[in-house]
Amino acid sequence: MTRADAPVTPPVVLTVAGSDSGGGAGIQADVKTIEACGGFGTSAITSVTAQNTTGVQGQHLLPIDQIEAQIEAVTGDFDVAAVKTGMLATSDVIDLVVEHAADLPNLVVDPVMVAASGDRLLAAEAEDAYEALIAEAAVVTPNADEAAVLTGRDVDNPETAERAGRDLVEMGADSALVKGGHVPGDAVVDTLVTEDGVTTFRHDRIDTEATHGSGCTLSSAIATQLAHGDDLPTAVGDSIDLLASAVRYNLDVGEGPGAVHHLVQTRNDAARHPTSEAVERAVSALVEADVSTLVPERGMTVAGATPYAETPDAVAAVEGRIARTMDGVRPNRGVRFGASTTVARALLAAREHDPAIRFAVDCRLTDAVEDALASLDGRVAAYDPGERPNGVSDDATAQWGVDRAFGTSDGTPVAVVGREGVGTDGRAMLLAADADDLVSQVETVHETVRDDG
Ligand SMILES: Cc1ncc(COP(=O)(O)O)c(N)n1
Repeated sequence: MTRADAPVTPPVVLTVAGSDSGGGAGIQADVKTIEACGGFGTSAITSVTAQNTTGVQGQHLLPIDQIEAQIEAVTGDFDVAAVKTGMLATSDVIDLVVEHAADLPNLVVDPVMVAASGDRLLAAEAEDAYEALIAEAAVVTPNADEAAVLTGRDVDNPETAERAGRDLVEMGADSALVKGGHVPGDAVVDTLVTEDGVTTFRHDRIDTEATHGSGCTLSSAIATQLAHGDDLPTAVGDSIDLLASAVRYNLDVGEGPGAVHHLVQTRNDAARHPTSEAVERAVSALVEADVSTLVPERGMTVAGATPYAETPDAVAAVEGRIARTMDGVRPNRGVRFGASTTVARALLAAREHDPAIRFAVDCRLTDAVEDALASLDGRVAAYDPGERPNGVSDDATAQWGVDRAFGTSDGTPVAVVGREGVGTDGRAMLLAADADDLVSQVETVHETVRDDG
């Protein structure tokens, strides 16, 4: 018997860029990102660089007719839906792309000039040639330094970024995304300028040097989203979110600063099922162990975050919580992602301080529980709910408290406790990188309370 095939037709995206032997930037970053975003990645290689995480050791420009042959091979066969350019190396290569612009829809121009390592990737004579390519771009994505070269304006704050963006649109680009990564400040502000107006995208800065490949990844993601038919602000906003995760959970590879994690969202999505299964197993184990001494009046919640979780949407929790019954404890309902429980948000707050933490459970806090927690192998961090600022609601107290407790703890605690006052039950949140470890900690505390009581 033969089987029916089931072809799929992802949108085809072409990258015209240099090869990075180190795998973090260039063609390698582009194809990984295009595929991660659901496109089919094709390439025209302009230059082969000998490169790794420490820098660029050599560059070999391909003959211009070979670059042209690659562009024609791809555009002549595939229905190309979007294109990005990266390292174009010389004015001849830039001119070549301009000549083929009519065959290059949704053209995203990342005007690569200097690598993150400081090595030049564009001949100085070629800077002026970019003007003609910018006129063909759906979006041009310079960082502050590139925007300064292209417009002659110093870009050092959102206002000057906007002015440079307007200059680029006047040069003929449909839009300009002036990136804020090179502008100092605790927040990174990216500025999107179109004929219609200005949109800014703000992210907390991530404290890392491992940004190699960030521009390549961002422009490839934007091109792929445009290839899917997304409108420009959506394509840009989603791609910036992807890059923020790719930088936060960067790849610690090589001797130099590592590279961005091109597949971060794909891997995170793939981890959803194992994560919810781990939460389910933890719940079953706690039911089995009958940890009733620790179940709060309001019930017990177990939550598990995917490895790269940033929002409640990526945290699985027992909805309805584990409740005390006449004959033990049982979960009221199933495990669900996105249940915006107090514990899910507190877990995310803990992950701001230590992203290795993935599982949390909230327990009743009594004097006996507090004593038992002290027997755990690890420190217990405390906060005083009475000190919470006026703007923090009851629901957000645990989240605020976890952040507060981590801020005052010397290292990652195994538990965070908050008590309103003498004689009242407070909240204890146990935290772990591993669901099995979390269960054994809860069991240890429960057994200690039971045996001492
Ligand atoms: C082939 C090639 N293309 C682009 C970049 C820029 O990437 P980054 O500035 O992140 O090093 C690079 N280093 N190598």
